[in-house]
Amino acid sequence: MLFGNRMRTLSFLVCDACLCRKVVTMVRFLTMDSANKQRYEDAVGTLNTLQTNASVLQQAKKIRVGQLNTNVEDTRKYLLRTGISQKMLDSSLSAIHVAGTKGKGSTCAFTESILRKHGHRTGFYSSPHLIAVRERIRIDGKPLSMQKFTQYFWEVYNSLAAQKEHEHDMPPYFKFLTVMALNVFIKEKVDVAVIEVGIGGELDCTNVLRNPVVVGITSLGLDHTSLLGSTVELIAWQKAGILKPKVPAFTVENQPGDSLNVIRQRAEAIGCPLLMAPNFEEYKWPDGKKPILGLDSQVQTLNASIAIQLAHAWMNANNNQASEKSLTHEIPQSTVKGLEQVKWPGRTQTIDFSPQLKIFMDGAHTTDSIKNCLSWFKQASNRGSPKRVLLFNSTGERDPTNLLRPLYDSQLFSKVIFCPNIASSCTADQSNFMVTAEQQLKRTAAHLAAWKAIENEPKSCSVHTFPYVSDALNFVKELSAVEEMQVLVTGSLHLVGCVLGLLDLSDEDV
Ligand SMILES: Nc1ncnc2c1ncn2[C@@H]1O[C@H](COP(=O)(O)OP(=O)(O)OP(=O)(O)O)[C@@H](O)[C@H]1O
Repeated sequence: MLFGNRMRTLSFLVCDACLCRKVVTMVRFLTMDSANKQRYEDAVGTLNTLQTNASVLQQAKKIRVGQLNTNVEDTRKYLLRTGISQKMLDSSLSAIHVAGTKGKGSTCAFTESILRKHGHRTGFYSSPHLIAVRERIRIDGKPLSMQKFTQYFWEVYNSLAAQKEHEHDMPPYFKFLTVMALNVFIKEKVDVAVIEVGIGGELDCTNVLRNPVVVGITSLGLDHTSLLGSTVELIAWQKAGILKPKVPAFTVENQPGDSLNVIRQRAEAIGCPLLMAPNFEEYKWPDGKKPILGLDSQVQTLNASIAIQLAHAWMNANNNQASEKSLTHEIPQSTVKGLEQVKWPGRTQTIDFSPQLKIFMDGAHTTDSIKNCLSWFKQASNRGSPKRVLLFNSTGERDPTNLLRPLYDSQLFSKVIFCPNIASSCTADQSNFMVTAEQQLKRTAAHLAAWKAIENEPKSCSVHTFPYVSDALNFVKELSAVEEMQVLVTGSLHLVGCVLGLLDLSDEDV
């Protein structure tokens, strides 16, 4: 079945640039020992039976922030059942912990890349994944291999299952993966683990980390408001919950509303030295040559600056040269390489699908990040006058009108496509949804209605809906046979993941 789907996908989406990679991926998949393949699929299938994020969020909403939230204690309890006590975690994992509304993934990716280029063995825990869940746990920048994922999954799962105190005493999806990632990093003896917060900070499972070496708080904004609070100040308070006494923390000056003051006050109360990452223009680069960041778009300079500080603060602490100053001078060449060669797919990523079809992808899903995405797209796609198509979806409680309005106002698109986050093929990795296909299709219809409500007469573009992402891609592929097309995929990282999944990329690309 899986193969049938993969074959179909391949015949749909063959582009010259991807053909070689597809063949390699296919051969790798075909030649994998079938027992191992089955064990990996079983592991992912079993993981998906643990409660998914969506249902956990629903429950958490009912409970309300702060009340009865035992995420951190529960994570500690489950870690202990896998043989890792808090003391062991504190002493054996050298961690960098990062929270924020926007840019925490990118900042972690820059930080990890810099540290790797300096020769350190890195672990990196992030969420969500785009194609395969193993992307969430990386060693030396690469997703855990299927074989290692399977091995660690069953080790952790079996110890937890053996020590259950009642029928439902298993961690839900994100908590399980956090426990597993910490196991992997300790057992793989990484020098440094870069850990991205899931949601918020104070009450996030990753806040089981009690003595990270350094902490980062990236750009703040409104997201997950029903969990974290309806103002940026309330959200800032939650994010600042990862600050620790005497552990230096970095953030950026330019934060919305009074949120920076909230972080400052919390840092003072906790006893955490809070430092500002310098403006990107202030750095002294080797030979005066400013790096071309591996992640395109102006906002990435904010993330890159926090990352430089985090990575260097970690390296200084590692050399017993802790400094409570932010660094701007003499940026080493390895740091530049880390910034330039970073890979963080699905964020301001472009793929030349064919000479006539270029795909631009950015998983922006807040109004601010949609605006950033648009300015990146305008700049990156500014070549000739090809037709521009928008492929959009959004999920969760986000108001589609707020996300669609800047896209409409840009007047860039001659066609708009709405489509649920359902590729046509489905592997175990991609079936972790609490939302049914029917609910997703309703959401697609709501996007169509929201767009029509925004649209002024006369209609400036044609609007289409498709049930599957593969149908949407085939539609643009056919259009590109006639004229040059540029497609912007945005609104949801999961939608971007579906597109990337259909392109069948290798581990080097995700
Ligand atoms: N500092 C920033 N300000 C605004 N938007 C940003 C910033 N950094 C990244 N983005 C945009 O936000 C989206 C998600 O990026 P990234 O994965 O780095 O953030 P994140 O905080 O991990 O997001 P999430 O957890 O919501 O998926 C992308 O569209 C990216 O281009």
